[in-house]
Amino acid sequence: MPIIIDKLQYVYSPQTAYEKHALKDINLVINDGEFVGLIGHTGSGKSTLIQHLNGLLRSTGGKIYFNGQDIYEKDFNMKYLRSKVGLVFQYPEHQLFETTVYKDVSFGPKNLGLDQLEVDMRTYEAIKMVGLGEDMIDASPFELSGGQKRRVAIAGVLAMKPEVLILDEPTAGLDPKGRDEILEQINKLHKESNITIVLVSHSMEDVAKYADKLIVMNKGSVVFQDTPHKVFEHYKELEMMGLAAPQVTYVMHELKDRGIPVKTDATTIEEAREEILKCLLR
Ligand SMILES: Nc1ncnc2c1ncn2[C@@H]1O[C@H](COP(=O)(O)OP(=O)(O)OP(=O)(O)O)[C@@H](O)[C@H]1O
Repeated sequence: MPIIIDKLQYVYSPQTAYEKHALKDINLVINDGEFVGLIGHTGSGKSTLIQHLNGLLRSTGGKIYFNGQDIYEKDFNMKYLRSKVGLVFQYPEHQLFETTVYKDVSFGPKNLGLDQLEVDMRTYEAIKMVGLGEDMIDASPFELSGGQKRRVAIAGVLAMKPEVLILDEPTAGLDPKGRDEILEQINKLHKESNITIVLVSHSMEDVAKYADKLIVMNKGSVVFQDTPHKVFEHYKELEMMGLAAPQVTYVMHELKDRGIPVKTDATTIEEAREEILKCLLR
């Protein structure tokens, strides 16, 4: 069942001198199994929005439906929501605190009160899902590289068996190799388990490569909600919001402006190469 967001609003410090309307009438649908990219300039409301999806923040207006249920109804089980919608914060490795990878990843399932066998199964499975070797299970998380630590943190959320995994800038601060590895792993996870992914990112290249749908936020509102191809057609409006389309969008438009009859909707280098070759061979 999709997550439906209906006229969601959120105001920080209402009726004070610091009042801030961070979310303004957000309407969104996130479908099962979708890979959604959430982009927007700094301060546009991305983190505020995702914290509503697992109930960490409570809206000051509007509704959210999860599996058909209004999450703000009195008898709605927020604990259930938090177990189904996993949220990986920015720099999640800062929240690792146990002495071994096993203990960190198993912390959540243990807290659910599951029996030891189930805790073990979930822990090993999650560690495998993020591409860490079983030999790391007894390592201290603090001996690992930045990218590996981040995988441990993601595994901790996956061990809760969420239906939706939200990642806030999972590549922040990693080198290019670490970045690509994490994104490839998230993509693999999405393909193999069909989990819904919401990836918050500043990189148009990254979201263009992996996302089925892009949500673009600006000043607390959703301005676009469409496929990457369709969204990047608005590259001039994106620029006005301080965002840029992927480099290839500009290249394809420039070729077209110079009279070369290419289609301009390529969003990745691979698609652009194919379109240019097609055009040359015509
Ligand atoms: N705790 C808070 N108290 C008051 N205002 C806040 C608070 N947290 C965020 N804001 C404000 O709400 C707006 C949205 O912030 P938010 O963190 O959701 O943006 P963001 O798109 O996630 O930014 P970034 O890309 O920098 O993480 C910003 O103007 C921000 O200053």
